[in-house]
Amino acid sequence: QKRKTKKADLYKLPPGPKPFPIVGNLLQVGPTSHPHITFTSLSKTYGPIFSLQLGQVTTIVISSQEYAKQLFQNHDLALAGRHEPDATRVEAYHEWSIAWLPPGPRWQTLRRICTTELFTTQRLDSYVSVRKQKVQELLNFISKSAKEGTSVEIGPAAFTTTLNLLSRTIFSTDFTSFDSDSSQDFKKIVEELMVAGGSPNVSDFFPVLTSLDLQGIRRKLKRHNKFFRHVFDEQIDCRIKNRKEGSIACNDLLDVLLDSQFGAKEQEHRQALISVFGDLFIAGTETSTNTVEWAMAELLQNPVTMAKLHDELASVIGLEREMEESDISRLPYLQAVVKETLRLHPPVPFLLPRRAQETVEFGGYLIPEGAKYIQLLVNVWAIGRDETTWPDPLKFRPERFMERDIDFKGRDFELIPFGAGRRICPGMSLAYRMVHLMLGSLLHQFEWKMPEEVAKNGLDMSEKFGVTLAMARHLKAIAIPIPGLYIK
Ligand code: HEM
Repeated sequence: QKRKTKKADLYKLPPGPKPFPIVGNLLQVGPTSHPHITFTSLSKTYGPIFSLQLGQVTTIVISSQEYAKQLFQNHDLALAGRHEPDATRVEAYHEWSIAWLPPGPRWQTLRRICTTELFTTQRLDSYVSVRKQKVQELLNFISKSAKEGTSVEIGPAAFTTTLNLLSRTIFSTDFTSFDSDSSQDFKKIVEELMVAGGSPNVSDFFPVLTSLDLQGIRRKLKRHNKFFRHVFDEQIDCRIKNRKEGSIACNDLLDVLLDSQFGAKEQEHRQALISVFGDLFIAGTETSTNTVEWAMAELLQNPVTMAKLHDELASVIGLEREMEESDISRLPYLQAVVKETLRLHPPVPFLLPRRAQETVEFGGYLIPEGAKYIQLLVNVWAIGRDETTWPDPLKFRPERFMERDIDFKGRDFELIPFGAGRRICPGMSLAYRMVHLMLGSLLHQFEWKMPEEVAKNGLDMSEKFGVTLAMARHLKAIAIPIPGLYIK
């Protein structure tokens, strides 16, 4: 409902803690390293829609499925703008980023390329054997550790696989291997990017101070951008050279993007490619990896659930062949384990910040059009742990998804780890295949136990907050080949 904004309405904000002059509520919530938890407890006091004054930025936080439903069903377009953090403006990254552009023609073009070229069922099907091969390399690496009796760091191992899965799909090449440390350099940089991009930043709260870069976040991100630019430039230059020499087309995303025209100048075209590749690698690697790592951590703490999953995999797939992607639809308990993991540990705890593109009345409050200093956050982490929706919410109990037909595809607002509406994650279908195949294969071929010391002291489930939510310390686990497994 578009209507004219009266000045008095602008002050009618959702309830929230009383702000102090200048700093607003920053002193109450700013220093926290876990805003998703702090905001969840504030929602218990102020309700499922509340507001905070973070320096100059008014932040409206929604924490219930009812408000999420209202947002996506009634105001999806009006609230599809992005409130881009200062971190995304480093070297004009946001100007060609699918994740940070407002939903205008540029965003539509890039998003269309994703949905029609990269994530169609046909395209995903054409990479089935590549994903199988990459997962096989992961299993070989784990077999080696199992023989030596050493533990595996689940996150870094899954990262190597995810990174190669993406680099094969996008550039038709492996970025790394299990014998090289390069994927861990990549991982370190993506991890740091996520933390830097998600951390409270003075430049965001007081845009007048941006040029001072008081926390050095811009400087850090410039270094990271340089790394990515180098990696992607190398791929682009090499492909251009090969094309000139008449090599056969790879028909991958790089070919598609090289044949498209973005921007008027060559330099702008290159900038667009770098931002799109940055988006896909940054958005696709940590999220999928973290899901596998959290799932393994939960399974190690819940041996009955792990045994049930082993049983399902053994009875559906048997012990004489590897898991295939086509098995996923016949593995309801595996699917339930993944959903339960995404409910408790959504890789993206807040959907990316929104901005109103037109004045909208939302939840009885008025959000003015294009207001530069008003952002809307959806706390997916809080929605997944809401006890009015989920009985015994902190318990890892995949059975709840066997009893109720709930999916994460953006229609059931109690479970929206990929978001919903027009900005829903475009990589969801690829993530679905990668996560189920990796996790299913790890459990189909191995039994798992915690290293003795971890078993004695308990598994550390603490979180590291950023744009994504990672385990604060990587999970280590010992693999034991499944008895009777005989794969020719
Ligand atoms: C378990 C894995 C993943 C999860 C949980 C996840 C989750 C999300 C979420 C919550 C958003 C923001 C939605 C919003 O703000 O409303 C998002 C956006 C995005 N994701 Fe994913 N994602 C995953 C994997 C991937 C993969 C594999 C790719 C691509 C290779 C990808 C590419 C993107 C892109 C490009 C956007 C920006 C979309 C836009 O703003 O229009 N994601 N994702």
